[in-house]
Amino acid sequence: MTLPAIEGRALSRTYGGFRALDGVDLKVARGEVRGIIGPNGAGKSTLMDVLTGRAATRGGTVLLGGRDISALAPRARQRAGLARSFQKTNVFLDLTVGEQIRLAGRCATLDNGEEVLVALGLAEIAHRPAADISYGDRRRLDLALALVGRPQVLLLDEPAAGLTVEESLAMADLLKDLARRWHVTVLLVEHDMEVVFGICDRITVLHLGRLLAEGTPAEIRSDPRVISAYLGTAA
Ligand SMILES: Nc1ncnc2c1ncn2[C@@H]1O[C@H](COP(=O)(O)OP(=O)(O)OP(=O)(O)O)[C@@H](O)[C@H]1O
Repeated sequence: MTLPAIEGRALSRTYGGFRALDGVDLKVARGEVRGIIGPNGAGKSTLMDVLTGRAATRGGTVLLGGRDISALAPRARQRAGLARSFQKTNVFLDLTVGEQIRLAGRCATLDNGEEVLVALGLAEIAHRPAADISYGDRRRLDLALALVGRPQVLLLDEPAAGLTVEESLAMADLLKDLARRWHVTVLLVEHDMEVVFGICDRITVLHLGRLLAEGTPAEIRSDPRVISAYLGTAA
């Protein structure tokens, strides 16, 4: 592998005496869509928190494009090219779709707001206040806001949560297409296995804070450890 877009080495996090993340290694190639899956409490959100700096790692290292960013605060990691979108939407309901994108563009190092509006199919509703658009469009706006500035690496927390099956699949296709076109590396925490197996190049499986398996969707789907720990019950 050439230099990974993002790499975690021996990432660990404890809460009190409890090990939420225990020595996890991760290497994600540039432009890859990586799924992060595992049962509830496996450590998926903690891994995202440690990568973005929201939670400190204990002894581990985070590298972005080969640069050690472990000592940087979340804002500085964001400026370095690491974006994150949360399950809860970050949208301001009083502003129009266009105003929010333009505002985000002004704050970003690269103002690609207009390009993002068009690419995410939001140009036609740019004049509407976010309070008046559908939940599905709001989720797309969330994704759009995370893509303003064209981050190197985008961490997404359940982008398909609350969407209908059709909306989830459309969101997944859009994400895959944008990752390819803009060479954005995506780490996706998602419980919708159709989305994960449909668009991820590789999948990391966490269980009890540890790395249980990593591989292509076909390898993960047939891994007996993954079936026993997660897929057998999740499917
Ligand atoms: N701030 C915190 N304080 C105490 N314990 C925490 C905290 N954050 C997470 N944990 C614990 O760490 C473990 C891993 O949690 P985490 O949220 O990372 O799991 P997850 O895989 O994202 O789960 P889910 O799929 O339910 O979102 C859980 O047992 C959780 O209770």
